[in-house]
Amino acid sequence: MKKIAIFGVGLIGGSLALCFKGKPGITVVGHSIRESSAAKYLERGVVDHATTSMREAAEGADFIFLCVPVGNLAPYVRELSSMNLKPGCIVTDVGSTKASVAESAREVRLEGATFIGGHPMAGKEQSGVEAASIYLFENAFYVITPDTDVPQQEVDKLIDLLKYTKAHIIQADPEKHDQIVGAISHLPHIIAVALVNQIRHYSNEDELYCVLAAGGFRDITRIASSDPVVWRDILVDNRNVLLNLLKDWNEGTSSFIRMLEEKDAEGIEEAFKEAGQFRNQLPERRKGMIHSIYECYVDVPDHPGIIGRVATELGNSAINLSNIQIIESREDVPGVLRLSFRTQEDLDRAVAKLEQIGYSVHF
Ligand SMILES: NC(=O)C1=CN([C@@H]2O[C@H](COP(=O)(O)OP(=O)(O)OC[C@H]3O[C@@H](n4cnc5c(N)ncnc54)[C@H](O)[C@@H]3O)[C@@H](O)[C@H]2O)C=CC1
Ligand SMILES: O=C(O)C(=O)Cc1ccc(O)cc1
Repeated sequence: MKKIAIFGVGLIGGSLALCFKGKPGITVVGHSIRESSAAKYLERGVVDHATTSMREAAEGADFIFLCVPVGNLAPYVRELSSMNLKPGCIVTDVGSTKASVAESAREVRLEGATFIGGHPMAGKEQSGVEAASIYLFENAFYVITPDTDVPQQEVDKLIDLLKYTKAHIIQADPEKHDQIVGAISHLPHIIAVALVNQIRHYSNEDELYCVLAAGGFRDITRIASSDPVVWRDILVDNRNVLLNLLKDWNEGTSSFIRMLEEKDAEGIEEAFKEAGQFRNQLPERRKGMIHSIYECYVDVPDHPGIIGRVATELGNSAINLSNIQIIESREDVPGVLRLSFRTQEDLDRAVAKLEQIGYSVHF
């Protein structure tokens, strides 16, 4: 049996546990600092065993996944370095930043074990084991950041296990990871929170702000509801990268201030054109960092009224669509519709219904 120990069975740790549990020759042990949480992991059937003893979880493990907030990673790595880990054990983490944890692992020596940083680049604004899902990583990117001196055979062991997540594994340098992920994930979270708080202040004066903010505003600020502790740690850890990104952001907003002051209509139009062109050529089908989680793609014949027909079929089965969009529609090829839902249950029911009536559905 291969033993996989997961420290912190929350959204990400719990989703990994679900991907591994029940697979041939694998046993999953969950660790929590709280007795009540360990009991909950077992109750929910997310792990095979649960313990509050770090030693019991770590010893004899073939793989150790650290799935706690970024600020706890260094103390955990240090603690592991004082234990007798199984020779050949792979220690990895799932933190949203990669440089500092790599540095902590270099500073201590994990006797006989190998540290390989990791970051499954999928998630959601909910947290805790209650939000875990076996589908979370499917078709998402999973970045691993091995140091250059890590033997390929150790990297391959981790990649081989991660196949159960159905994610696309890519390798990157930790600093480069933090720079890019800072720009495409951490900065947008800051902007979402600042924007929501700006409107929150206005809404103290007039409740109409909240009434009217119920639509598109809610969608684009979804990530402002992310876990405060998890995000506190991410931003503090990646602060140098973020300070530079925010300087660039300030330049972008200053440019809008200038265009508005000067009534530069052409400049504004140009900014929208350039942004639209860049955004429209981003990859469509891969799960990104910030995405609508419950989505599927349906191949449809290029007939007028097809959107209405699909929406009606789902409506007749009382399945709530949150969005429907044509991705491709050309005369010579079938079109593709992207359907978004608010819950996994709605998505599952929609897929079953659409397949039952003959549509081809993919993710
Ligand atoms: N939320 C997301 O969408 C994503 C998060 N990550 C990373 O995954 C890690 C875990 O995040 P989530 O699963 O979202 O959070 P979560 O809050 O759902 O789970 C965190 C887990 O760590 C435990 N924990 C919290 N504070 C602790 C402490 N002081 N000592 C020991 N255990 C503690 C909690 O009990 C829980 O089991 C973080 O490092 C985060 O940066 C990576 C990808 C996506
Ligand atoms: O909710 C979303 O769309 C996210 O952006 C989730 C997320 C949060 C943290 C990560 O390190 C990776 C992905």
